[in-house]
Amino acid sequence: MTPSARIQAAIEILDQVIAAARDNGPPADRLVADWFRGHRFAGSKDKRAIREHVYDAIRACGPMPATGRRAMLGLVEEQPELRALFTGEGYGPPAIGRNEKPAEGGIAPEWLENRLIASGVGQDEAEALLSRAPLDMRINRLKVAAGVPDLPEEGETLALPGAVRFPSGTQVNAWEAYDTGVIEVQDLGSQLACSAVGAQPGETVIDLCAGAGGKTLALAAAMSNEGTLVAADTDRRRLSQMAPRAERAGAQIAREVLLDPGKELDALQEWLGEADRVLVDAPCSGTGTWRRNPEARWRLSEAELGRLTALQARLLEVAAQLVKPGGSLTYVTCSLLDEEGAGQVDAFLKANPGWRADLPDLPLGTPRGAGTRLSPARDGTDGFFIARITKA
Ligand SMILES: C[S@@+](CC[C@H](N)C(=O)[O-])C[C@H]1O[C@@H](n2cnc3c(N)ncnc32)[C@H](O)[C@@H]1O
Repeated sequence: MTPSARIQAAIEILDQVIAAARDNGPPADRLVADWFRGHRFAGSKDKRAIREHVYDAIRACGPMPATGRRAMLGLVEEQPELRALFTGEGYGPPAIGRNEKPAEGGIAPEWLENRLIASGVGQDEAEALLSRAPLDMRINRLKVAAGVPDLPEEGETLALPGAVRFPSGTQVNAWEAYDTGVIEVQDLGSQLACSAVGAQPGETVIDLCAGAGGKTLALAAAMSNEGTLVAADTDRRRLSQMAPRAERAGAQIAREVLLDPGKELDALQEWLGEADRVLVDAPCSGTGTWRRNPEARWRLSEAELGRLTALQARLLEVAAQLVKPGGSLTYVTCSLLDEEGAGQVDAFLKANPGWRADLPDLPLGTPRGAGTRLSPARDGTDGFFIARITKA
């Protein structure tokens, strides 16, 4: 493909990304993969260039652009060398008209930018939310007792023991260590969230929003496969992805429990007031993961954020009923919005005087309310809020 044809391909994909963001359709990475499947003539260099154009253009637009072409014109503002590729020849995009307007830049739609500012997120931090994430891995201590295993590339060891960083795009899934569960792909922020739980061998630990088990596997490793580890979620599809991952990782203690939304405690009766630790990795807006899903900025609405914050508050109350006296609840969101983080925990502590904040000792992060905030700019992680609270 010519460089111009790659730009036109990216514009076509961007049109689909915009339509999907509007209609709650598939995520951008799926649309990119589908486009490649339908256009077999695209070689590996074409694919790399097209993918980069698509993601760079998404990052270049704050609010959702009207069309893929306008998104790409937004990118031309940042990368003026692309202008020459709008030739109108062959499979390339038509020449840029004199009055054609690029999409608006910025960090996010205005209402969302305002919420970030209100949550104390500065310009540098907000911009870093749109940078590219490196590839972080966790060394699975169920497979490798200590040190860093031999890997095809040398990574950077990070502030948390067992965390190693590689450049974005490293093909770790082709490595034997990945196949055999010696390493797990997991952002350093997620690893810190698991470390904050402080799970110990022999304890009873409940991962209330376990999803496909990313954090459950880390908890199983922290517990050395000893004790009771409940992986609960309301999403059957996500939960069903855990078993093969757990098998690969050698995580034998994870026990899946499917929950009924609104009646979560029905399936968790046997652990009421019994858990040493509960992790609530709550469903959230994901503002802290824009490095990976930059189009998520266009999918979120104020109404959806309201629905999520109400669910988070309810899940905190549900989780609290599982914790035994002296036990702890770790509340995590991958968001930098206070209403999903510090605000939730403050409200919980006010309404539940028997609980107190118990700040985990993490090597990174900045205090925020009763917890800790991790951010891409300061900590090199996805954006997270992590708080641990203890029941008297
Ligand atoms: C941030 S994700 C969890 C990610 C997962 N812990 C991991 O590390 O990969 C939030 C999860 O909450 C689940 N969820 C949504 N509503 C829930 C509810 N009422 N009770 C329990 N889980 C719920 C979602 O299905 C989703 O898997």
